[in-house]
Amino acid sequence: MNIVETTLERIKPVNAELLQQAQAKLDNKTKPLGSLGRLEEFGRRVAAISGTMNPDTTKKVIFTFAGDHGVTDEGVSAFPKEVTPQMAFNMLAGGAGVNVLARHAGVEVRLVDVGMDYDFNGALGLIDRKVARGTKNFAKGPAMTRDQALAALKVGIDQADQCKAEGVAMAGTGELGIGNTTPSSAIIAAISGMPVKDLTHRGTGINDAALANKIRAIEQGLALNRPDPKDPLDVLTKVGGLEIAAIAGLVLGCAANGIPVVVDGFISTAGALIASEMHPNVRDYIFAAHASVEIGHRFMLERIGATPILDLNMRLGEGTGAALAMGLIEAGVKVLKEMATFEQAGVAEQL
Ligand SMILES: O=C(O)c1ccc[n+]([C@@H]2O[C@H](COP(=O)([O-])O)[C@@H](O)[C@H]2O)c1
Ligand SMILES: Cc1cc2nc[nH]c2cc1C
Repeated sequence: MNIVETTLERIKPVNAELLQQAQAKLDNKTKPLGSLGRLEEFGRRVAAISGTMNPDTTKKVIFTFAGDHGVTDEGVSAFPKEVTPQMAFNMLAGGAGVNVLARHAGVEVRLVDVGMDYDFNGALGLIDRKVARGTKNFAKGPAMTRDQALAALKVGIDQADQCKAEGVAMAGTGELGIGNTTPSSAIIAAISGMPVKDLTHRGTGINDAALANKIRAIEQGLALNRPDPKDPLDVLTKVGGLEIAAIAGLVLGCAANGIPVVVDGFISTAGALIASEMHPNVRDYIFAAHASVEIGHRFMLERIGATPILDLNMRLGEGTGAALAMGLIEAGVKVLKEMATFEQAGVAEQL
């Protein structure tokens, strides 16, 4: 059995009894029933996922997985592929959007090189787990080999196992990779069977002509590679990305270890979709951070069965939405842990 199979075997449904206990505890707090809305869901679910009524939310980590994409040869992005390593250096220096928002939310960012087409020579702070120097152009053939996809999934699983060992309370996904909205659209198109044009958008900001070409490249790649919609690993291998595979691995690993996982935008959700197609119970562990501007995002979320927490017109990626959502999820946990009950506060209950 490979590590993906052993991880899938470890995934169990969340503890339904704890879910109920946590809701009962919330119902005794000094507030009309249900009046803290989704914050109550966050508190209840984090308790059940982590197996305790008193989750310690101190340690929160966002994993930004970075990779390059051969499909950029088709002219699918508004930026050159060199921006991926350039932005990686910016992130290591603490100057990227995710660094700012993670600092704001009290979250650590870890940048993981799963497949950038650049030699970093042991750059300080970068976690080097490079599987390949980018994927191949999926408009011309498969993006990866099955072994590469498995190796990249393992990168994410290893980070989740490490979180368990370190006592990380909540993990977040993020990514960096010029061209990666193209494989993300291809993944939801392959799995849903919906028309590519209804799932493909402007990524970093392409114009109408480039968007038409991006749709053409994805349609060509799907027709050529014929990914099997019933085999998520096949979809990942043929039209996916190395960082998307690592995100899928992180989500699987978090589910296996009982760690809530906060999924960022469009590309992260493509990874989470692969994971949830691999095992139905994975969705119990997922929090969808926000609704991305990318038009295909809501179809991924619908398929996973997740409702986004925020809707801020964001489309940066990196884990920026995850950082913001983590603060709200933590707020829900604090309500569960810290709010006084009617009895403690001497407040009269409903007539
Ligand atoms: O997270 C999102 O929803 C999102 C939407 C559009 C673009 N991005 C980011 O922009 C890059 C991909 O855009 P593109 O146009 O190069 O495919 C990649 O580095 C992502 O982090 C991210
Ligand atoms: C500048 C820039 C920053 C990014 N962060 C994630 N994707 C990105 C793409 C670009 C182009």
